[in-house]
Amino acid sequence: MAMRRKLIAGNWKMNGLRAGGIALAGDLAGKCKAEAPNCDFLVCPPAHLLISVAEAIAGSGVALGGQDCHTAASGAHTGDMSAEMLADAGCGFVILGHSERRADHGESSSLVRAKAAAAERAGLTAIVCVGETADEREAGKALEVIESQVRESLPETAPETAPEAAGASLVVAYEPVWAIGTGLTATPSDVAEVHAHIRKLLVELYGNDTGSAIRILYGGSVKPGNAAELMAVGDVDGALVGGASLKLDDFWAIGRSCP
Ligand SMILES: O=C(CO)COP(=O)(O)O
Repeated sequence: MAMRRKLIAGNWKMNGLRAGGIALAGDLAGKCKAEAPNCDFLVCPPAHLLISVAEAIAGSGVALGGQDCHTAASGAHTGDMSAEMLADAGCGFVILGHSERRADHGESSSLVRAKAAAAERAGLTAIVCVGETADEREAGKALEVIESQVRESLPETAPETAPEAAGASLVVAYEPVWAIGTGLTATPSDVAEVHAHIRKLLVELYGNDTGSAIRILYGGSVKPGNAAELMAVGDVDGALVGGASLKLDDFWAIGRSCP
């Protein structure tokens, strides 16, 4: 079985002004330098903080990511950022297809797939988000919805996988929409079922070696109090953390809970 080092990713969403954001990133970087963690840490701040956060985390091992990108490399797209611009700002990752973007901006799976291709073009690792709503879970359709999001949002061609790397240049995040920002989390057995299903699809789509190297994150109200239980579930290769990533001690504790 592929060894996948856990990835603890902080999605700051639309939170943080300069002073607080730079201090938070710098404090995380300081902790990582002082005490080599057992996991990879990633922070995804809002766009205006990317360059200063890149400076604050330089040399610490903490990675930087964007929260979205456009499909084009440049052009007349007011308000958008390209994957190339994120890379230029120091990003190695980009979150794509978050449920908030699917809902707030009407992003379809086919658009998310095109954005994933743009990320690959720019040398970024895409973190592609999937997840069912409460209604879909109650109707017994969770796996069906997740499967179609995986089949339609992920890149058509297999992502690159370096043999010695902890993962491939693609990450999938399972975030049940009803668990985001609500304090509700999926049960470990529901998480295990969904992650095993996603793993099966990844192996089917990309073959065993690549499909086994892709990290699958869980997201949705991950906190210090539930992280150890969630991170111990099979095929859970890390967490995509919203609210708790804005508090240094909580985010660090989530990383420390990785087995
Ligand atoms: O949406 C999320 C991360 O992308 C999860 O957010 P919360 O951790 O605040 O529930």
